[in-house]
Amino acid sequence: MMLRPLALTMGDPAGIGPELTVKAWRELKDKETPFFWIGDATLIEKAVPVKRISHPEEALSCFGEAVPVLHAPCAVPVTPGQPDIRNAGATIASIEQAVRSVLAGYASAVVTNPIAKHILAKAGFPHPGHTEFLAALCDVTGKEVMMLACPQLKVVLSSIHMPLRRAIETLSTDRIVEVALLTVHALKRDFGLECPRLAVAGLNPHAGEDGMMGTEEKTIIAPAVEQLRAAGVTVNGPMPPDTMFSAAARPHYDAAICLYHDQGLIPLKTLDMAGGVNVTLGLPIIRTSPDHGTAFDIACSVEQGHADASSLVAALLLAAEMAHQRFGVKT
Ligand SMILES: NC(=O)C1=CN([C@@H]2O[C@H](COP(=O)(O)OP(=O)(O)OC[C@H]3O[C@@H](n4cnc5c(N)ncnc54)[C@H](O)[C@@H]3O)[C@@H](O)[C@H]2O)C=CC1
Ligand SMILES: NCC(=O)COP(=O)(O)O
Repeated sequence: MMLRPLALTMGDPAGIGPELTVKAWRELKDKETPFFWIGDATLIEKAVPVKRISHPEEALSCFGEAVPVLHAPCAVPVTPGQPDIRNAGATIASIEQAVRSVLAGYASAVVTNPIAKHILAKAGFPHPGHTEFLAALCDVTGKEVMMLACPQLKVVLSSIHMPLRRAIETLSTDRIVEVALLTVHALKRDFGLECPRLAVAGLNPHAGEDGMMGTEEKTIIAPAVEQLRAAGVTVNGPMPPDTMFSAAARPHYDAAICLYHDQGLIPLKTLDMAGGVNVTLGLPIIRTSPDHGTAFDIACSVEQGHADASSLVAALLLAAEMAHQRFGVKT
């Protein structure tokens, strides 16, 4: 298998994505994690050497000297911190191009810079986020699962971008089992764990307190845990959600299956917002991203910005490591 670069998307051009890209390149340019950026070269070329390329393969030879860019121009000038729906087309096209590059075998993984979901929605984009869009581009809609990972914790969500009320209404034994089995598969294939251990969260206070404070643990979650055990999975649950993320509890499992978005993301981002990485499971391709958003409140010119690029760097390194695990080569 040939060495292949990572495909990094532009994200919302008015967010911190351009600044993070420059900082990530500076940090990684002397390491074996080449990437190319699919974005508007004019946003970064005053701050950093840029090599406009016409094919991903060109990224490998120039990455040490310049940011390789597949130039994808914005429709209107970009003002940092002020997103403009007229640039939504360029943001979306960048994601599509990244997926095409990986599916065609020219890049090893997609790494995305943050998008603003409400801005894309106003421009008519029908997907709630990258995760669902990537599943549609890969023709696996409904199979997508969100994992967030940092060195101390991995959380995997049984529902993603939906109102909390709907996440609870649609909770099912089948979905928990499906997400847990996918997690076991990913932990073995892409994270190198031989025998992954899972913890399934409860939904209610004290995991229902034997039915006193809610019945979903007995009717939905415990049956899922039983099915998983019958399938040979090492799993505990339903675990009381308020204690399962403690320092004492975390060493007993490799991933926590969480039942709604914030149940997993609050502990993870509280533990390590700078080092957290968002990973999409259930796709035929590898995709990671920083765990944070567009940070419009601090976005400014690439030269003057003070955004922390640690999460993007962690996302690039994790994508490279996952590709190494899956394909046996460094990116
Ligand atoms: N993967 C993605 O594309 C994601 C996109 N978003 C989008 O981002 C937009 C803004 O969301 P928010 O809830 O405000 O979250 P956010 O993560 O953009 O910002 C929350 C706070 O953290 C700060 N922050 C975030 N990243 C930072 C960094 N790298 N360095 C320094 N400070 C940083 C921001 O300045 C802000 O004060 C939303 O439209 C949301 O949809 C949010 C999460 C992930
Ligand atoms: N909170 C995580 C998040 O919103 C990331 O969404 P996506 O754009 O990666 O689907």
